[in-house]
Amino acid sequence: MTETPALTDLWPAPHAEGPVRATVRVPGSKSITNRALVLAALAAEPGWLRRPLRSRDTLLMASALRTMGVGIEETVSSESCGVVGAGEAWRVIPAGLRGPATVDVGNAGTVMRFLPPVATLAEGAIRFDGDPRSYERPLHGVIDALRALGARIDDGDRGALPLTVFGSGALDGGKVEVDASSSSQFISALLLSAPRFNQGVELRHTGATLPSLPHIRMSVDMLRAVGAQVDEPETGGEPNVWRVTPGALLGRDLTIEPDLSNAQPFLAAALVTGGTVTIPDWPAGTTQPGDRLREIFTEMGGACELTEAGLTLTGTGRVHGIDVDLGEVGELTPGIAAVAALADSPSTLRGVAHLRLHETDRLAALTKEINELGGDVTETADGLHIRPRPLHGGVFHTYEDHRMATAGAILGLAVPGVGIENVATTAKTLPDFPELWTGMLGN
Ligand SMILES: O=C(O)C1=C[C@@H](OP(=O)(O)O)[C@@H](O)[C@H](O)C1
Ligand SMILES: C=C(OP(=O)(O)O)C(=O)O
Repeated sequence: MTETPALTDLWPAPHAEGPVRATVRVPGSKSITNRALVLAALAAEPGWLRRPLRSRDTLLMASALRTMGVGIEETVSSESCGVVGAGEAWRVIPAGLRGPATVDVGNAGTVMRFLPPVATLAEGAIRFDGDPRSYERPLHGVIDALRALGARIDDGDRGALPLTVFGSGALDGGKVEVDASSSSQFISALLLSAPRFNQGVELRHTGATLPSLPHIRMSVDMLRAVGAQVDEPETGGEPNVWRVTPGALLGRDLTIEPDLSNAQPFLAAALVTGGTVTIPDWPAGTTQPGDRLREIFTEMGGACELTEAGLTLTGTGRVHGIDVDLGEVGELTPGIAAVAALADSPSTLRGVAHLRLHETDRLAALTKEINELGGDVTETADGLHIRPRPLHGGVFHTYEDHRMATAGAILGLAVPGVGIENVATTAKTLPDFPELWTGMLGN
């Protein structure tokens, strides 16, 4: 899949000499930051995002909204609105959206899916382009649904990027069917802009499966928090149907939660080394899928405690295999696979066929890279079988996938001599990863 890089291009993944003991402050959630930016841009009044994530995906979202006319100002404050230490913030000033503009989506699912609906509300042409991999990621659900709701889009009949949305300043909206089995982001994308569609939206998912439900809940909760009226299946609505009523959105003052999926490698470090890691500011209640780590890593041998100090995971040094459906929390798969490769019994990870269309084909990439370190992983139709074997050092390729890089770092803690190719790819959601990782190890 990738040529072997020169040794100098490799990041030598630190090997843990003993149990890791650390407190690690994890930056803000990618998924919450990018939803908050979209909702603030569509609001009827200015709003604030405090402790936003600043990473490739969120900076791409911010600059895309800016090119369409939205004001996003950087501010620094040590105390704001009673939130002591809230630190840096973005003030978002909504404006009439306009083209012509070009949006670089990078390889951010949230940008490529959440912004075409926003672009239908702009006056003028908005062109979307991105990394080569973004051309391969599914987008047809958003394109077809927007067309059915009245949008004019030129995608060269590819059903994918690059494309141009010819915004007319408004979209009719109304009833539409979407098969979101390849990405929950199709549903989130349409819901987030729907309060601004003339008739709102009545969205019916027609596919056999629906991944990443917590991320859809996150969209619904965040819409409701800015005043939108949403009916959805989980609170008594019709199965597979979401309805959003048209209406103005409030500008809010929102402090972004830490990214719990990015907390995963640090918690895994405690689990695989028999150490203790605390993640401060772990929310007591959240829609983030990373919260499921408390249950999953407990089943794999850790002990979790949620206190005022945050979430503390303590490992015994023994890691157990797991049989688990990760369909709701697919983005946790690479980290769980890495831990499973170090366990004392086999694992089966299920429900994640759609990971083949993530940043890379994650099922193929994990299989190949773990096996090249001596592991025994096989792909199934919808996941992975992982039989732990003694592993050895070698190159761990990352395929421009941030979660492959952090998975490799977990393996490196237990296996000497793992070199991670292009660790800088972690900048997609966690630019400071190498520093946070070595800091955790006390180096
Ligand atoms: O809406 C979101 O913020 C996300 C939804 C999920 O996408 P899929 O449903 O495509 O897996 C998840 O994997 C991605 O990391 C973030
Ligand atoms: C799948 C992921 O990202 P994206 O938002 O690009 O889909 C991820 O972060 O694991």
